[in-house]
Amino acid sequence: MAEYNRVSECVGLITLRNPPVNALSAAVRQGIVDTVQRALSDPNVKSVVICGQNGIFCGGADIKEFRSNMTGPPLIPMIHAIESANKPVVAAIEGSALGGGLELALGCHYRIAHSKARLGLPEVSLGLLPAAGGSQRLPRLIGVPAALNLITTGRHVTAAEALQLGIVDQVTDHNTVAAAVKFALSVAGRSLDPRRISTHPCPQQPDLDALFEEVMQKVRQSARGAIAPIACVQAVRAAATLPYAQGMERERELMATLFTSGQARALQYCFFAERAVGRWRMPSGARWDTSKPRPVHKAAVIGLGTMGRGITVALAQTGLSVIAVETQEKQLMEAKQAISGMLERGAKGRGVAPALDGVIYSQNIQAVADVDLVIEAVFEDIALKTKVFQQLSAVCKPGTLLCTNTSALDVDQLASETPNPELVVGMHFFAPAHVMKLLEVVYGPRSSPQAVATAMQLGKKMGKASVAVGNCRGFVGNRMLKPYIEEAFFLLEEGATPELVDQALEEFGFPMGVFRMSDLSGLDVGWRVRKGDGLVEPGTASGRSARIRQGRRYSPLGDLLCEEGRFGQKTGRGWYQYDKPGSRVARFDPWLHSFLGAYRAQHGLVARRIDHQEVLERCLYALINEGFHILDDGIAAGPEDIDVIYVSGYGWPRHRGGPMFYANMVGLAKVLERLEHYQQLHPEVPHLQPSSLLRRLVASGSPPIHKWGEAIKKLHSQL
Ligand SMILES: CCCCCCCCCCCCC[C@H](O)CC(=O)SCCNC(=O)CCNC(=O)[C@H](O)C(C)(C)COP(=O)(O)OP(=O)(O)OC[C@H]1O[C@@H](n2cnc3c(N)ncnc32)[C@H](O)[C@@H]1OP(=O)(O)O
Ligand SMILES: NC(=O)c1ccc[n+]([C@@H]2O[C@H](COP(=O)([O-])OP(=O)(O)OC[C@H]3O[C@@H](n4cnc5c(N)ncnc54)[C@H](O)[C@@H]3O)[C@@H](O)[C@H]2O)c1
Repeated sequence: MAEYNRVSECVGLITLRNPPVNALSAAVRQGIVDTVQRALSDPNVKSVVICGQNGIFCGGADIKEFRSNMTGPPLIPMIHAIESANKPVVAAIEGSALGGGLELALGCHYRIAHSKARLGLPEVSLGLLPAAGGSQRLPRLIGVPAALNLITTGRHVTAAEALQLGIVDQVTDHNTVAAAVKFALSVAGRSLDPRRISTHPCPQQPDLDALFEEVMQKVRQSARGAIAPIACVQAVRAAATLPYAQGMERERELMATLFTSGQARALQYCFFAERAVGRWRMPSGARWDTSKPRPVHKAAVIGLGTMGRGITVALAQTGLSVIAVETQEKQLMEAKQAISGMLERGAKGRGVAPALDGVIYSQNIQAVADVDLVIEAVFEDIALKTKVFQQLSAVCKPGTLLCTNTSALDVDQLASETPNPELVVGMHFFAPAHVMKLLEVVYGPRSSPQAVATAMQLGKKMGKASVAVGNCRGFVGNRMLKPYIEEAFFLLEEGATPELVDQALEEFGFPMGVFRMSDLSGLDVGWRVRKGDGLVEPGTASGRSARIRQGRRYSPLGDLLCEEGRFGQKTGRGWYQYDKPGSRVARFDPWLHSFLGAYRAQHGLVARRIDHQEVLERCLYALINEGFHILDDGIAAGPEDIDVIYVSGYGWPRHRGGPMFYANMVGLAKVLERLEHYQQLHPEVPHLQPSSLLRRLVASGSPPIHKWGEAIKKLHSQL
């Protein structure tokens, strides 16, 4: 709703009231229409101020309404009525003015912002465009290049940048509403014609065609199949080339296409999923809202290799004091230099001072005695980690949380070796840890709810998409990756090439296909794991039996490449070749292709033609199938958890919503049918055997994804 008051005798003050972000729901829109009408018809009112309650102007259209039959007054005429008013209307912007919120402000004649406010048109990240006139007014106000930048990226700008761009007229450090009321009084009676943005021509731009061509090319490249950024460019082009009314018509047409697209549904699902994972729950019944986190002011990182360095940077950038421990003196010195460099570069990018003094380096584990939380990142070796955890238990003050960054070891086993297993959780960061958004918080049956709550809260503070997951081999992300990679290997055996597989996955929207990704992260990582699992066999045995290991189909292709010293980018050779070790540009490698030919001949495999659809179905459905096992096992609390993990940590294209959302879009019955089809063709591949949860969901009528939680509970209770 919107509340109306008369202040300073002759200013009508309209306050948007719809917690938590004053989204423009039907009731709010109705409230605005009514109160604007009231202010305009009151002869005592000379000017009007619109603000939002609780320090936030407006978070935009109510996204929850998009999936229902929208009722109430539409936004466009509402904003038009404000712009056409014969009394000045001033937007008082505190907190955020985003999407429809900024469009509302652009309909006002003046905008006053608090210095801490953030403004933007982030619709593109929801698969939409600013369709309440934003795509037409913003270019008229700030010019085509700046508007293109804001609308195609959806980035939020600070009040200072908004002032510089000309989006706002004044910035204040004081009470924004009071400043706006004062301003409204000062402009009462002035001509409003120059203040109606829709009547402005778009500022002239030399070589408009060249500009749009260049921007469109860039946007297409970075969109990786997302359609909204392209529609945003088209809408701004309409603003630059058409009269306002025709531009609005174009904006409406483009929005109609986007609004009903699967991509908009996927992106809006991601928006809510990212918030839903914060409301974590454990099978024990412990939950986010009943578990109080402990305060963490001081943390320690043990082991300053690749991961420990990034974790130290992430903690220090969050404002924590960090004790960074490394046993090897040389490693410690190198780490100090690397961490300082990362902190300096990060601070430069954000225009702040580097938190160099926030980190204390030590070779002695005793230095961590008074920290609130420790993150261990030593070598992936259970004996070493156990020793470190026992040392930590002896050294740290009572109650210190002990976290491990292990990627594959058993968190429960580690916990059970300490006197206080309830204080142990996994904090699984991804490399580079100060950059990657994802954090898996791994709880075991003995982890206390408080420990989970503390790790989740710290993750959030670090700006990570933090997802609480149960303990199992590979946790959620890496567990699902295993069948995906294995299918890619099998496809090579059957006739595909790394180029074909990668192209199919990159056209789907992954930034890198599985083989380019494997070259980047290093083929030796998986080799070491397979060796540890007893899967790697020496020798040149041939035929089908040589490719059945531990009772299931196995492809030794990755092992054979490693035996050749082909570890990927770091050695200049892997699934592709590189100009030199460390180079990033993957090139076709004739050696690899003759190697594949010889391998197939040795094993009696006849190459067949494999198309993109088979690549996608086998790699992605195998991964999704594992996701259903994970849900069935209770390792992830819901499909949103899996989807957030894949979108924020594994490059799953956001406009496809994550693997479980994708399965829901494709149709569960279709996924099941294709898995059954491939399972019949490859009976020795267990990961193609459809999960029993998938079967049961299909049998129960394939409920939509938001009902899976209920369905899973019901199905489990029937077991
Ligand atoms: C048949 C064809 C018809 C075609 C034509 C149809 C035309 C329809 C007319 C459309 C007109 C277009 C209007 C406009 O251009 C479109 C929009 O405005 S889209 C919305 C744009 N806004 C945003 O993207 C902002 C989203 N929000 C945020 O970024 C953040 O929430 C925030 C505002 C910066 C605040 O951040 P925080 O303080 O961290 O809080 P949270 O993020 O945790 O949010 C708290 C809580 O609020 C919920 N929420 C936030 N924003 C919205 C919103 N806009 N609508 C609904 N709900 C919102 C959020 O989900 C949290 O709740 P929870 O999920 O935790 O329950
Ligand atoms: N590298 C990745 O991509 C990645 C991603 C996620 C998780 N992990 C996990 O993170 C952990 C660390 O991996 P990494 O890649 O950073 O390893 P790394 O080999 O780069 O670094 C490990 C560091 O630990 C130090 N160390 C060994 N014993 C120590 C001790 N007792 N006290 C203090 N320091 C000690 C070593 O000197 C070394 O500097 C592993 O458990 C790994 O599985 C790695």
